[in-house]
Amino acid sequence: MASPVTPTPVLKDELDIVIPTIRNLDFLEMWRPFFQPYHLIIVQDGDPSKVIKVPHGFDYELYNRNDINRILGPKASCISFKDSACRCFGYMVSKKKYIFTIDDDCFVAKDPSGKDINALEQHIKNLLTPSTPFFFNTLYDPYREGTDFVRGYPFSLREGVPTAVSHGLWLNIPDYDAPTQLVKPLERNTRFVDAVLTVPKGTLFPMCGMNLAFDRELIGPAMYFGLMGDGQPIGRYDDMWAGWCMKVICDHLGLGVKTGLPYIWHSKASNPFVNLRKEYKGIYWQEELIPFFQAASLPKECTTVQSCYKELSKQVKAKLGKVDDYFNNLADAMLTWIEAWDELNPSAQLPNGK
Ligand SMILES: O=c1ccn([C@@H]2O[C@H](COP(=O)(O)OP(=O)(O)O[C@H]3O[C@@H](CO)[C@H](O)[C@H]3O)[C@@H](O)[C@H]2O)c(=O)[nH]1
Ligand SMILES: [Mn+2]
Repeated sequence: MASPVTPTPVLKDELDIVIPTIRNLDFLEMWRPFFQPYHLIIVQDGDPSKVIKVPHGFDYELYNRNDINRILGPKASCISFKDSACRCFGYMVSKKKYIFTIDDDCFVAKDPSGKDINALEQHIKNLLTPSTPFFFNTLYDPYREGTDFVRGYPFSLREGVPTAVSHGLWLNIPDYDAPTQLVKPLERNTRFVDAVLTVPKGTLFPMCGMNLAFDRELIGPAMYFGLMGDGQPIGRYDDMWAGWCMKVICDHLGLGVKTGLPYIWHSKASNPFVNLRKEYKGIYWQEELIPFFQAASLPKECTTVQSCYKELSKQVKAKLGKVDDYFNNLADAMLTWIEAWDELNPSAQLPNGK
C-alpha cells in the first residue's frame, strides 16, 4: 500500500518569510508545522554582535547591521536601525515572487472552532485570487468557496484585478496607537471576523507590518518601510508610510489590496509610553500626510512601480518638505531605496506586468 503523498506546501519555493528581530526566535516552534517548508529571511536589528538563536530545522539566511552595511554600502542609510522598519531589507534581498512578514511576538491564533489558523496559507489564498477595487461586493470576497458576486455586480468587472497585498489582522493585542493603548490598557481583540475585503480604489488604510504578505514582483519596490528608529524624529509609522505609498501606486497601476483574514495572536503589547514618544509627531503630521496621499496623482507615463515611486518621492519633497525637514530626508531615502532595489534586482525593472 503506497504511503499517502504529502502535498507540497503551496508556493514552497516562491515565497520567503521575512522576520525583523532583536530576540531569539523561539516563537517559530509554534509556527513550525506551517513555516518549516519555507525559507526564512531574518533581519537582525540592534547590536550585530548579539547571537540570535533560531530553532533547529529551519532553512534561513540572517542579516545583521554589518551585513546590511556591507551589502548596500552608503545606500544602507535608507534602512532603519533600531526599528522594525529594518524588515524591508529582507524584501530587497529576497529572490522570490512572494513575501510574508511577521513579528516575533505573533503566534498561531485559533478560529472560533478552535482550529489553529495557518496564516500563511490564507495569505497565499488572498494573493492568488483577484481583488475587486472598482466595485464593492457586499458579500465580501466573491472568489471564496461558497460565495460569489451579488446581483447588480457588473459582469464586466467580475474578472477582478491581480492582488498585490494581503493585510492580516490580530487577536489579543490589537495594533492600537499609543494614546489608545494608554486609555484602554486592558482592551483585547476577541472578535474573529470571518471576512476578506478588497480596500476600494481611492481609499487609504493603516497598513500594519505585523502580519502582512505581498507579491514582490507586482509591488515590491513600493514596500519601503520609511526611515524610523535611531536618529529619526518618529517611529511606528514605517508600515503606515509604506501602506500609503503602496496604495496610491496600486490604485494607479490597477492592482488590488485585501485586508481581513488571516488572524495571528499578537502576544505582547509594546510600552505605550515609549510608543507615545515614537509616535507623537506622526499623530499630528498625519493630518497633513493623509490629504497629501489622497490628492496624490501619478502621470500615465509612470508604468512601473519604480517610476511611480520616484515620482511620489518628488511630490513628497515638493509638498511635505515644508511640513518638516524629515520629509526631505525621507524623499531622498525613497530614491536611495529604489536605487538599492534596482542594484540588487537588476532584471525587475520591466513595465508592470511584463
Ligand atoms: O528596535 C526594534 C524593536 C523591535 N524589532 C522587532 O520588530 C517587531 C515588532 O516589535 P514589537 O512587537 O516589540 O513592537 P510592536 O509595537 O508590537 O510592533 C508593531 O507595531 C508597529 C511598529 O512599527 C509594527 O507595525 C509592528 O511591528 C518584532 O519582531 C521585534 O523583534 C526590531 O526589529 N527592532
Ligand atoms: Mn508586537
